[in-house]
Amino acid sequence: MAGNSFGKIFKLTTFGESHGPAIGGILEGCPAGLQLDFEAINAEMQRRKPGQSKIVTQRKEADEVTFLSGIFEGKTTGTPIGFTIENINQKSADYNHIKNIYRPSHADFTYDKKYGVRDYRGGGRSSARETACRVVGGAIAKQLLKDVKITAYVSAVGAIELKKHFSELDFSEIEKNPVRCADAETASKMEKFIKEIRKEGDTVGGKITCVIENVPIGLGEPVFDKLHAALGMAMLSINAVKGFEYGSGFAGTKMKGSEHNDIFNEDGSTKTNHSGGIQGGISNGETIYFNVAFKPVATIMQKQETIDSAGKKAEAEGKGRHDPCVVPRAVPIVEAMAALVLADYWLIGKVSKF
Ligand SMILES: Cc1cc2nc3c(=O)[nH]c(=O)nc-3n(C[C@H](O)[C@H](O)[C@H](O)COP(=O)(O)O)c2cc1C
Ligand SMILES: C=C(O[C@@H]1CC(C(=O)O)=C[C@@H](OP(=O)(O)O)[C@H]1O)C(=O)O
Repeated sequence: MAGNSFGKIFKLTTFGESHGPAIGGILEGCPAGLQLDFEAINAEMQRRKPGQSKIVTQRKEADEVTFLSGIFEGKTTGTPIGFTIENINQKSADYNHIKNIYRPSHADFTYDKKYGVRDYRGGGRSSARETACRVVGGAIAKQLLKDVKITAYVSAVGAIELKKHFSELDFSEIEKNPVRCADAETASKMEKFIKEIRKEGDTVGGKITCVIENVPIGLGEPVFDKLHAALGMAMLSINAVKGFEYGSGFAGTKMKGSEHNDIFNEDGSTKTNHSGGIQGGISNGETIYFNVAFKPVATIMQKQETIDSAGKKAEAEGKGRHDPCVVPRAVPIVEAMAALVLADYWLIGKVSKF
């Protein structure tokens, strides 16, 4: 199976299935001599792990990382960093009834048709459990990036939107509520709504905004490997993501050039930032910001019409533990993927000129 790696120099390969004994990864290209902060890595894992609050899946995993290689006396050695995360709380019987049945809008049908082998237990490799490995890689990338500050927060759950611009928000609010919305009042509305939706056995989508400050000028390549293209690929590779827009995004289509152009100050900074910190694929030193859209989770606790592997009409009904809304746990995943891209492009930049 191709597609298990991400990045060109700072390269993360992940392995493992949701209901196998463990998941893990190999991170290549991390420069030697980086003093790792293991508590910071663990803190990122705790932000993503299942079972952390009442509005997420109740699967209970510790999500402790065991490092196997590439680190000596707390510092990276420049060799591949191998790590594993145990799966402890699999309940594979929750999936027995859909062994030969395709859940609408999950990956069951496409995996089966493509490979002819489907690990139906917890969705196997298609489960978002794999994103735990991305968070490990991203936490190391964040440490490499030092002064670059990557902050993501939930900006919509269903039709409940946080209307404030990121510059008006107090980011210290984000970790104070289980939704990870940067505004306490909106967060409590969102939390209430997710609980209602869960009671109905249904699910809801949402939006995450990511803001990246202190980005040096010059990350990104002018053709193909444009920084925004890499960020888009990274975000769209996260399970359940349906949309990506950076800078003015789709709203920019409604503006005139005279309104949209970012006018320079004499020091090269710009008075506005509709470009979203990237021009011509290269970071311009302004804050990078983008939105990521997530669909409602496919596995619902309601009966839905579907088909089985023989193409016969069947019924699918979710059992067990599922996220009613993925955005609260996807916040650290978005940050991790952004960090992986920036670390990779920083290293690419280092080799592209003397
Ligand atoms: C943090 C997170 C948690 C998720 N939890 C669930 C879940 O509990 N149940 C489910 O059916 N899908 C869940 N998903 C989404 C599926 O993994 C995803 O829909 C599936 O792999 C099919 O891929 P696609 O939606 O990108 O097409 C989750 C996604 C993320 C990012
Ligand atoms: C296990 C995690 O999330 C899982 C993601 C997921 C899916 O279909 O993506 C389905 C559920 O799996 P299970 O039925 O095995 O509990 C979630 O709990 C995790 O994020 O670590």
